Amino acid sequence: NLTACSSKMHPMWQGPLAVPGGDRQSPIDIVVRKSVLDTELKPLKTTYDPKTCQQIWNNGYSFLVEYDDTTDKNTLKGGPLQDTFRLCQFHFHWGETNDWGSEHTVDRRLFPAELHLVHWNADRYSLFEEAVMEDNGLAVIGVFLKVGKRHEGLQKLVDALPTIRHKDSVVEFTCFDPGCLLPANTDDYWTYHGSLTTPPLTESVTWIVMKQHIEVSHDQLAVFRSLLFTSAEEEVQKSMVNNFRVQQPLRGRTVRSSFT
Ligand SMILES: NS(=O)(=O)c1ccc(NC(=O)NCCCCO)cc1
Ligand SMILES: [Zn+2]
Repeated sequence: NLTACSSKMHPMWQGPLAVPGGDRQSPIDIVVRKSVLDTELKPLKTTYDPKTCQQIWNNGYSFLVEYDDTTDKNTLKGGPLQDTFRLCQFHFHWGETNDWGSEHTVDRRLFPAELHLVHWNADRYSLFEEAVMEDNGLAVIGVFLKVGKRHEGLQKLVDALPTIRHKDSVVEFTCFDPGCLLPANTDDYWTYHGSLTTPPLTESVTWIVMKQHIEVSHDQLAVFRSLLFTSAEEEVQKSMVNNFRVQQPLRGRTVRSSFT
C-alpha cells in the first residue's frame, strides 16, 4: 500500500492550501501512539430510521444519500458529544485504485475508501446551514472501507449508482438503514476537532473516526468509480475518483481515543 504521501490527487481536492486562520483542518493522519486515552468518552449511541431516507444524488464531488432531518428520527448521541445531533446525509471518498482513497489515515495507512455520516447539532441549531458555521455544529462519523467480502447492505445503494452517473442527477431512494454501514464495534474510535474536508472547509466538525473498518467487494467499489464528476452536457466526461482531500497539519491538536 502506498503511504499517504502519494501525490495522485485530483487537483481540485487540494482545495485552498491554507484556509485563512485555519488551524483545525481535516483530514489528518491519526498517529496511534500519540492519541490520548480519554476514559470520560462514552459509547456512541445512534438511532436511525430507514423510512426517513429520501434521495441519492451526485453532487459533482461524491454521491450523497440524504435523510429527512426535520425531526429527531435519526440521532447521534454520546461518545464525545454533549448534545443530540441529527443525521442529514452520508457519502464516501475513494481512489482510482484500491491502494488509496480514504481522507483520514492511521499511522499513514491509506484505505481504499472512507464513509462519512454527517450530523448537525439539533439541540443548538434549527438547520444544517446554521450549524455548519459553528464550533460545535457538526459531528461526522468516519468509517474506513477495506476490499474483501461483499457488503450485502451496501448493494441496494450500489445498484442505484448507475442511475445517477452524472453531476446533479438525483433519484428517489427510500428504506435504507445507514446503521448497516457501521462496523460491529462502534465503541473503539478516535475523536478530534476538525473541519469539513470540502468547501466551505468550515471548522465546525467533531470528528469520530472508527477504529474498525467495514468490508466491501472489489466489484462494489468499482461501481463507485463508474460515477462521473461531470454533468451530462459536458463534452469531456471525467471519472469520479480520487475525491479526497490531502492530509492537513495537526497544529498542536490532540487526538483522543476511547480505547487503549
Ligand atoms: N467530507 S465532509 O467533511 O464529511 C463534508 C460534509 C458535509 C459537507 N457539506 C454539506 O453537507 N453541505 C450541504 C449543505 C446543504 C445541507 O442540506 C461538506 C463536507
Ligand atoms: Zn466526506
